Amino acid sequence: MTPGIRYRRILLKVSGEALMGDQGFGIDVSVADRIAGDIREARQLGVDISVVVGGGNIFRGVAVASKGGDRVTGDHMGMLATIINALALRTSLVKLGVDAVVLSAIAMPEICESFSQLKALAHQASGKVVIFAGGTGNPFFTTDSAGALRAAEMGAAALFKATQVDGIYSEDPKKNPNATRYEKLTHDDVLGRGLAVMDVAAVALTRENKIPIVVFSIHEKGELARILSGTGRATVVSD
Ligand SMILES: Nc1ncnc2c1ncn2[C@@H]1O[C@H](COP(=O)(O)OP(=O)(O)OP(=O)(O)O)[C@@H](O)[C@H]1O
Ligand SMILES: O=c1ccn([C@@H]2O[C@H](COP(=O)(O)O)[C@@H](O)[C@H]2O)c(=O)[nH]1
Repeated sequence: MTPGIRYRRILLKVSGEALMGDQGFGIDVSVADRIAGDIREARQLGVDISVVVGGGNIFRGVAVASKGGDRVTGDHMGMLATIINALALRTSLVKLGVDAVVLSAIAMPEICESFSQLKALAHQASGKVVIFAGGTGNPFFTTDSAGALRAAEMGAAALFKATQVDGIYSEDPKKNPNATRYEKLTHDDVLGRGLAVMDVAAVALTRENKIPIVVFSIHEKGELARILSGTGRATVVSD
């Protein structure tokens, strides 16, 4: 590992919403390619990276529930969306010469491997980027919770949330541009102050497993490697 690197192994949660770029829906392949490039660059520092991809660019279960539909079915649709995104990200990584495998929490053997912790660890040990698809496999969760869960299972030293904003603020900065940005917080701060950048279950799981959370902007090319090297812009949550 390159000297000075902060974390030897991370779980990267990639925003699904970011994958749509300026299109408003679906996947902008040039964005997926750029994110894959950032992952390749970070791996060249000697960091093990596994990935959980969101599905917000395609479908969220609450969209069904808010229109009076069945939440569980909506969540199933959302989890399927994350599998589509995972396949797109794997395609982009492979194009760049990075060996990558998709493991899904929902079995679909014709398309990708099914998740097991042992399989994931073996793939990682063989040098592959493991992309976890299908969230936790259960409704009423989000891919942030899947990120926290897989981070614990993979023995990750941190959960990196690559999202639309460059850190955690006192309020959603998209709603209040005057919100205060934090450099450092504890898990209790995030939960106690109701800072909604991540869902409560995900923060609680990382707290329980003493896993720091690093929140940063997915839109800044090269930011992942910079943060790993100690120079990037992020909010770090740790106790
Ligand atoms: N206190 C806060 N600090 C920072 N961002 C916040 C805060 N409260 C709400 N947010 C919002 O939370 C968003 C991240 O939430 P979310 O996980 O739903 O999106 P995402 O990362 O794009 O994931 P996906 O699209 O995969 O669901 C940010 O883009 C930001 O607008
Ligand atoms: O464990 C999980 C993860 C996700 N879902 C559903 O998928 C969508 C998309 O995930 P995001 O985290 O919002 O990007 C989510 O809204 C849920 O509907 C799930 O049910 N279980």
